[in-house]
Order: sequence, then C-alpha cells, then structure tokens
Amino acid sequence: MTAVREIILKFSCADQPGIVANVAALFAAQGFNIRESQQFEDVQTQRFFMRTVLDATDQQLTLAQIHGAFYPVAKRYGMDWELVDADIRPKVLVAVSQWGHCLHNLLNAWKQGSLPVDIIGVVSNHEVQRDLVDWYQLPFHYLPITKANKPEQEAQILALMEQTSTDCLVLARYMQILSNELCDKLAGRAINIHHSFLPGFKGAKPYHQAFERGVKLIGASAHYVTADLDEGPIIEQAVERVTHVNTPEELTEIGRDIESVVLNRALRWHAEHRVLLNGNKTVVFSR
Ligand SMILES: Nc1nc2c(c(=O)[nH]1)N[C@@H](CN(C=O)c1ccc(C(=O)N[C@@H](CCC(=O)O)C(=O)O)cc1)CN2
Repeated sequence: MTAVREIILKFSCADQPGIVANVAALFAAQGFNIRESQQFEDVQTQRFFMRTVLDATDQQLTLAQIHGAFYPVAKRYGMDWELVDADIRPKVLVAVSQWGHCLHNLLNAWKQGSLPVDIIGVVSNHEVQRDLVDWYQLPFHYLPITKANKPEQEAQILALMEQTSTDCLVLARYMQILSNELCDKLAGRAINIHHSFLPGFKGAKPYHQAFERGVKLIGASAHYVTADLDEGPIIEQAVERVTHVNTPEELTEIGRDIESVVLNRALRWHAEHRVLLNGNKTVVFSR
C-alpha cells in the first residue's frame, strides 16, 4: 500500500460541541495540514456535516493507517464517514437511451480531464450512441430491455459494475425506470439527470408539460436515483428563462444545454466527495 498525498474526509453525525475541535486536534497531532474545510449543522435534525481536505504528504502513511487513526473519533461520535485518497478517481458507468447530448458533454469533459472520474464504459438500451462511444474508444454495451427481460438486463448492468469495481452509475438520459432492487443496491451512487426543475413536471415528457403550463422558467435537476421516480435527493439544479413564443421543441433545445451542465456539475461534486446525504436531501460543499 503506497503513502497517500492528500485525503478527503467527509462525515455526518449527531451534533454536539467539540466535534470540529477534536477532529482538527487529531489531525494536527499527526502533523496533517488542513487545505480546505466546510461544515454545516442542520438545526432541524440536529445533525452535523463536515468535509475536510488534508495534505498528507509529510506523513508518509497509507490510507488504511489514517483510517485506523481516525476510527476511534468516528466511533466516539457515531459518525457516518468516508475517508478517501484524493488522487483516486471514482470509476463511472454511463447509461443512455437515445438522446446523446448529456453523454456527449460528459465524455468531452472526461476526455479533456475536467471531470475527475474514470469512465469505464457506456450501457444503452438502444444502439443510437454506439458510434459516439466508439469514437471515444470506450466499451459500448448494448443491452436492450423489455418488460420480460428487465431483471436480466439490470443484472447485466450490475454485473458489469461489479466486474469493473465501478463506483457510480450515471443515467445520462436513460429513459428506463430502475427497479427497487437495483435502486437499493446503488443507493447514493446512481445519479440521474431529470429534464425539469424538480419538483415540477416529473415523468418522461416534462418539456411538453412545461409548454402546456406556460411556465417562464425551465430547468434541469440532477439527483440520486431512488425507487420513487424523480424523488431522489437533489444534488444540483439550474434554470433558464423562456417565453410564450417557445414551442415544445424549442424548450427541449434550450433544456439540453441546461441538462448537460447540471449533470456534469453534479457528477464532479459527487466525484470530489462534496455531496453528503441528509435524509432525502443533500448537503453540497461545493467550491
Ligand atoms: N428508479 C428510478 N429510475 C429512474 C429514475 C428515477 O428517478 N428512479 N429517473 C429516470 C429518468 N427519468 C426522468 O428523469 C424517466 C425515465 C423514464 C420514464 C418512463 O416513464 N419510462 C417508461 C419507458 C419510456 C421509454 O421506453 O421510452 C418506463 O420505464 O415505463 C420516466 C422518467 C431514469 N430511471
């Protein structure tokens, strides 16, 4: 096991005085330098959230050794915690159906190195995006789905993630509803881009719903996937102004850019361990 250069600690626990002081004291005692730190107390739930980035260069310790050193503090406060090597990029599998704008934006950012993830491949229930994925020299897994083969198809997705030790599944306009079983197995590590400003206009055709309602703003929402369709904890959202002149097709066009930006931002924050679950909500320690 090699020594780590930089670590990211994120945790939540029941709030009480002295948490920050004790965490800081533990790392100070070992000579770690805090590079970045953010914390938040949810006064409603009395839950405390914290994310800290520490320079570990001089300590010459492995992640396991730092884990062991922090464990007593985590245990004392009953923390839900994660301590990771900041140089390890999460492995991501992307799922897409027919629309390729979010996939294109993800692959472009990944190729440019502006998305701190390791995309291991793309799965799709259609072949429409195969050429794009081939161009990026990534594996394209064509997994058609029907009501009858849904359990097998989902088992193939899960098997692919396990075989490749993939951390995260990104639904980049994947228009199939994941089963409760798959949602449970991927809790907190499957991210979907919904093409509306949630909680408005859930379901498969939000732009037509928006047109019929005559809204003046449309948007997109990236959220963790749960069994309750479009109800998962929201990671990021954005909106754009529209008018009575815009047709459903134009709303769809305007929405594509918002979706792509929102999904990239959400995936980056997830990959940088900036997102903590807070019940059915999130705490996002963005830059
Ligand atoms: N368990 C979940 N699965 C998915 C979610 C989610 O929140 N929980 N989000 C969707 C994405 N999505 C909206 O963002 C969405 C996708 C598909 C549908 C839908 O009604 N699909 C129909 C089939 C449509 C088709 O074949 O084109 C269906 O599955 O019966 C609604 C919303 C991704 N999955």
